[in-house]
Amino acid sequence: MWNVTSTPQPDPAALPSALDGAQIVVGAAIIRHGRVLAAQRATPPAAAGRWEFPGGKVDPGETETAALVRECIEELGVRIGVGGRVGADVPMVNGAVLRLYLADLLAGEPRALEHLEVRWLSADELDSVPWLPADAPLAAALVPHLTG
Ligand SMILES: Nc1nc2c([nH]c(=O)n2[C@H]2C[C@H](O)[C@@H](COP(=O)(O)OP(=O)(O)OP(=O)(O)O)O2)c(=O)[nH]1
Repeated sequence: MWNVTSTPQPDPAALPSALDGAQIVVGAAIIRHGRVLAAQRATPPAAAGRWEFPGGKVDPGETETAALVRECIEELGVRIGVGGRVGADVPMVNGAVLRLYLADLLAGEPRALEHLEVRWLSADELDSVPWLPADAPLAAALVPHLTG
């Protein structure tokens, strides 16, 4: 008998992104000792000073995982391991979609190479920074992951 549960399923994070042509922006929720790493944007002027998750646009033909790994090297100087999704896709005003993944720090200590500052936030501290609008619901979705 055909067993559908044995059919190999593609890992969405390992496939190139093409969500009806929408630009996918991936963010990494890097968690260590019950705190998540937040980063304060330096540019553009309208977003400068607001906080976000390290990450960026997925390049054409690039997997979301590869984009996250690349961006965290560029922005923080660290290597990460990418885990599962957190929260739902968040549509942004420019037609792009923000998608958050859990991540572990594999090597290096995060430095603000492109941001104004980086900061480890506990669940109680998530509201202490002004997030970019799209990030606020994702920060809230992280609370169950910030224990310890
Ligand atoms: N990286 C990141 N971008 C976010 C978040 N929330 C949010 O609204 N954005 C917006 C800001 C930017 O308009 C866009 C991502 O642009 P980006 O400048 O970080 O990406 P990038 O490095 O690939 O961009 P580029 O300089 O190559 O154009 O998404 C977030 O949590 N992380």
